[in-house]
Amino acid sequence: MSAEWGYLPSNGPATWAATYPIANGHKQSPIDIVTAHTTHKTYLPHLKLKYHPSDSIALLNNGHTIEVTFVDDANTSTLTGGPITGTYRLAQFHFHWGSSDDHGSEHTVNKAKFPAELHLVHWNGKYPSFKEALNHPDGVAVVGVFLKIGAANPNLQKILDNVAAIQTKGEQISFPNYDAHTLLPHSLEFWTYGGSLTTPPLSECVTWIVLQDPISVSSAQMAEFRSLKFNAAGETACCMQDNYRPTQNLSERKVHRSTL
Ligand SMILES: CCCCCOc1ccc(S(N)(=O)=O)cc1
Ligand SMILES: [Zn+2]
Repeated sequence: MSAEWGYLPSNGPATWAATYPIANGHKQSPIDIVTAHTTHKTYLPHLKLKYHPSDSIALLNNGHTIEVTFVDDANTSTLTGGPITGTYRLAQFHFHWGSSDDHGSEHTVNKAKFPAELHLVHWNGKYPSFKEALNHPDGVAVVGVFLKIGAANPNLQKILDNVAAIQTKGEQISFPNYDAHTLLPHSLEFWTYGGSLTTPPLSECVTWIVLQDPISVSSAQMAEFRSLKFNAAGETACCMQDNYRPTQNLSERKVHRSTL
């Protein structure tokens, strides 16, 4: 198996357990959300996402996805409310997508797949760093947003207009003043469950908050995501696509919903 994990047959999700045995754990993500089996949790507060555009730093190709990073050394861009206690800081957001528009999301809803999924990654400010937060079951909270084929999304376009500059692994550009709030749907109703990172190290430290409403993306925009490359400059070109993990067993877990 090639050293670095990825999404190819040689280093993809089926191979990860060899290096990250937690891959076979009982709180792994993503999952299929069976809506009829979700239970309404009473007194779940509303989700509060307060994002400062001035906190955005860079847009990068990390060889697995395209990511926007944020200043997270203070409680400025934060997630509070919903199923979590305390204040979680936005560290980055990134995407997962398929090689065609009929698949690509990590979570599925009643087995339905979306062409892509956005992950807004937050970590619990009671810990000294994101890395330390990975060691705790209440360390990380990821807001997942499905992308659904429809009208072109101008807020996604502000990101996609820069893919030519970050084609290959390790490339990054300065990306100031990006308002992550513009990537959220109108409704913040959600499903929530306890799970893991969906990529190595697959730590079981994540409170998942999956929004029930999608945002739009056009088919042409999906093609722009697929124009990115997994490989570094000078290496054999390998389109960045199908960078999603298949759904994992729910085991004994329950999925709650914010809606009645
Ligand atoms: C030692 C550093 C590890 C960095 C890994 O961070 C991650 C990995 C996966 C996710 S995801 N797809 O579950 O949202 C979020 C953050
Ligand atoms: Zn992700």
